[in-house]
Amino acid sequence: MKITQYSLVAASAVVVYMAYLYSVAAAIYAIFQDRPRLRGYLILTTPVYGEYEFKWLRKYGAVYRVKGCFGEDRLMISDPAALQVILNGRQYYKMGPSPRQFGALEEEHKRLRTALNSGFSAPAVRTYMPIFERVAQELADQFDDMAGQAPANLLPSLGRATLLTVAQAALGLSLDELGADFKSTNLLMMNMAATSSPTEILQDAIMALMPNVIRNLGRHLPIEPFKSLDKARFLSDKIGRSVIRDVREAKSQGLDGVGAFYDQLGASGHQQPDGVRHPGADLTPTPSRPRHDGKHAQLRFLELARNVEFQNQLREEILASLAAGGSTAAYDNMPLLNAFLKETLRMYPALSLSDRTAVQDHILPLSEPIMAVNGTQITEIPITKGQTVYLASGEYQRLFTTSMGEDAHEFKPSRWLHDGSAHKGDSVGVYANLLSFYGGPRVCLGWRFALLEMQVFVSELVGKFEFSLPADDKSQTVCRYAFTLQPTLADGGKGALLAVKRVM
Ligand code: HEM
Repeated sequence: MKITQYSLVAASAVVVYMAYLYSVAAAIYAIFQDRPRLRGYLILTTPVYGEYEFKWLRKYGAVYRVKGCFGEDRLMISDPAALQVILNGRQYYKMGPSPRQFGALEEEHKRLRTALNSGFSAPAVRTYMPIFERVAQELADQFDDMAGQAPANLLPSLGRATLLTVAQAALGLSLDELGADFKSTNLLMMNMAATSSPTEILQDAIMALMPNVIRNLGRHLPIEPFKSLDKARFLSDKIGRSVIRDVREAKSQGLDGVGAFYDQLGASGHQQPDGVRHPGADLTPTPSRPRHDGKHAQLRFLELARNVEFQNQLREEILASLAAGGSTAAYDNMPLLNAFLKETLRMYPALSLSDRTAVQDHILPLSEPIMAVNGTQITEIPITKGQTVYLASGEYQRLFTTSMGEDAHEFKPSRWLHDGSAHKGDSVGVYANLLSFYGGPRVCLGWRFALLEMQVFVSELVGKFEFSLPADDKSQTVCRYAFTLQPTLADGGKGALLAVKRVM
């Protein structure tokens, strides 16, 4: 080939590529032209969860564009078919860029999951039942002290109980054994994950723009939140390693003094080669999993207090079932209990918004066409490498066009009695096709653990206590997004005040 022919081929390639870029831009423009600039930060800073995004969902459909920091465009995606690709397509998406997405790095993720899966299988989780029951009993003792008193914030007790179950099941440790330093860092991280100020949003956005090497260095900077995150990682690593040392020692002496979780890993024949990072380090209950910190649990009791009739029906079911001898099977066969858990997970997914970055150009399919302003129907969306999209799981769970129906914003457990799964057709989430635990290769590892724990805690507490709203104005508790969803009092305070009365 002569030089002129090379030039012609190169010029044609450039023209084809430019045409492709133009078609992508035109397709996106066709969807969004004339639409107002929706300011994404409003979703994160509003005191009332869903105030903006549920309105935009209804107006613009399951895919729409919001403006991020520094003028960046981001798609908010709640369409089930598109979410399925985002969650399952490791080849298309990576985590982040939000630095607060404290997941394991992609490269070590597969190895860790394989190592830990056996400890969270259905049979393994059933063996933790005595731990859940013991902690639920302790929680009931604490509620006994609150019963008949002025309305109280349940958050501290619930937060402690959720941390305790993970510590005991995974590590065989009490909270005291975790150490004061660990507990205070845990509290700090919980609070950090519970705020979402404009400064923090800007800080996250700046970090997200940095190349990986700078971001990784940044994590060691002596400023919050990186300082606490680093300390929490160090402490969890230290505790994880010391537990593994104890396990090995106990096993070598033929003793059985270790956590149920490690027994499960041992039972599956899993061995860690020396010198490799141990699973205990990643599983130690640091708030790097801030979705499981009690705030979410508190929202469940708040809904019960708001729906007294349902609460009474649920109590009847619990008492009848437990009288017949409670077991995992019995919990699974309690229709009202499970409908209640699904409905609260649907309305208040602990992580209602997350982000992912495309690692290659691809086309996102849609379950339902969206209408462009120019009248054309769009059934797929081109995504380019490096583009960040929002995984709008909270909106997915309030879609009107599916089995959820027009009453998607109402707390209505009865919807699950006729239909056990959200969004027929596109299989997205692991539990009831909800996205509360997400789906795909990064699905919540502890979802069965969390579910059984919720079944046991709710049965124990609703069986014994009645929860009601206080008579004064403070009962105007709202749910707020601040990395996780949490109840917030009308005066801005965290938590929900509930009156507790012993009934059994
Ligand atoms: C109601 C309680 C819980 C909820 C709603 C929840 C939710 C979630 C969600 C949404 C994710 C995915 C985050 C993402 O991909 O951005 C996740 C990941 C994870 N969760 Fe949970 N979780 C809960 C309880 C637990 C418990 C009790 C454990 C362990 C004892 C746990 C362990 C994990 C782990 C290890 C991951 C990371 C999985 C991975 O990256 O492969 N979770 N959780």
